[in-house]
Amino acid sequence: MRPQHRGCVATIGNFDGVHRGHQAILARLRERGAELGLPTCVVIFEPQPREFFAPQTAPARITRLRDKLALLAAEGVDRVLCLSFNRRLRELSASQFVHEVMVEGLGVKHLEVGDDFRFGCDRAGDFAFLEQAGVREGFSVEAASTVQLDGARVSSTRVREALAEADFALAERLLGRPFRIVGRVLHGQKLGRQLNAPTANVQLKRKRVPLTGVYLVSAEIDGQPWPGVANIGVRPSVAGDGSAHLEVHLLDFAGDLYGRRLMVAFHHKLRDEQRFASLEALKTAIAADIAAARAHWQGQPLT
Ligand SMILES: Cc1cc2nc3c(=O)[nH]c(=O)nc-3n(C[C@H](O)[C@H](O)[C@H](O)COP(=O)(O)O)c2cc1C
Ligand SMILES: Nc1ncnc2c1ncn2[C@@H]1O[C@H](COP(=O)(O)OP(=O)(O)OP(=O)(O)O)[C@@H](O)[C@H]1O
Repeated sequence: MRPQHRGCVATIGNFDGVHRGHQAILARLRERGAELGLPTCVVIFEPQPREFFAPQTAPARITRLRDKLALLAAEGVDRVLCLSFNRRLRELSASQFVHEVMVEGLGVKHLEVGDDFRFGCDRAGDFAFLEQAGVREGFSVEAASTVQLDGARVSSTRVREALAEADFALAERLLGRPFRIVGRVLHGQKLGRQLNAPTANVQLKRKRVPLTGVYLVSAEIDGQPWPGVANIGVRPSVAGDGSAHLEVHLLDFAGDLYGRRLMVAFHHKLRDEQRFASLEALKTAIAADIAAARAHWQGQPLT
């Protein structure tokens, strides 16, 4: 760590989704930074601790690292320290973590955490622990009060549940913005044309996603939302590598999207992804999806 990087106000966590609870913490952090004349720093982990301990059962990410960094920057975060979560890090005691990373590394002067925040080996670092460590090491600690929605805490887990249930209105209220997936349009297997549904194949850069199925979507084209229908999942009817794909068919769209970054917003679930016995059966199902999308979007201006 360079000397000019020392001295900051900081917070720690996964920040998956950068939801309204996270946004409240980040707002407090900005205020503290302004008061103390110090930059704001968010400490995150890659992989996230649950992905390190249980890669098979850890939940799919709401936001990829790249999107998370962009969302944190938009919340006025000056710096992000992304720590590799590995054996060495997991074996640090809570006191060692505070001393080595937060004090020696970052020169933290103020730490902002959620009131239920715990960290370190065996999750021993709770708020009382942090307060004591702060007195010893010379930084203040504040617990931001819990942000609730409809009587329950806002959390990444709750956002994932809303996405799995295709409750996009709830996901939007928890996130403070519509749920979107952003990615570059890649060349696919070009089967779409045979299926009478040319699709933009949006690069996901991850094996697992927090939702699968066929959805009414819109994609931003030159700043305007364009209605469409999309499949997100492993495409069981088509031979593949088992990783997730997002295939978007925009209604009556004729332009070339290859290489562009597409921002896809999800509105409504039409059905689960299915394994069809033939391409013909898949084609019929996709035609029905497109008809349903047309009926839905007809006369319904997108905002
Ligand atoms: C509206 C829509 C629904 C789809 N539903 C399924 C499905 O239920 N099962 C499946 O295996 N693939 C489904 N697909 C994915 C197609 O298999 C995929 O888009 C097709 O293979 C074209 O891919 P390509 O352009 O990469 O060749 C769907 C695609 C669209 C656009
Ligand atoms: N609703 C909330 N209100 C206030 N603080 C929150 C809220 N949700 C998370 N935080 C705080 O934000 C920081 C980062 O949280 P983190 O992403 O690790 O947890 P989370 O959103 O609760 O996710 P999960 O559902 O996976 O536990 C922590 O300090 C946490 O306490």
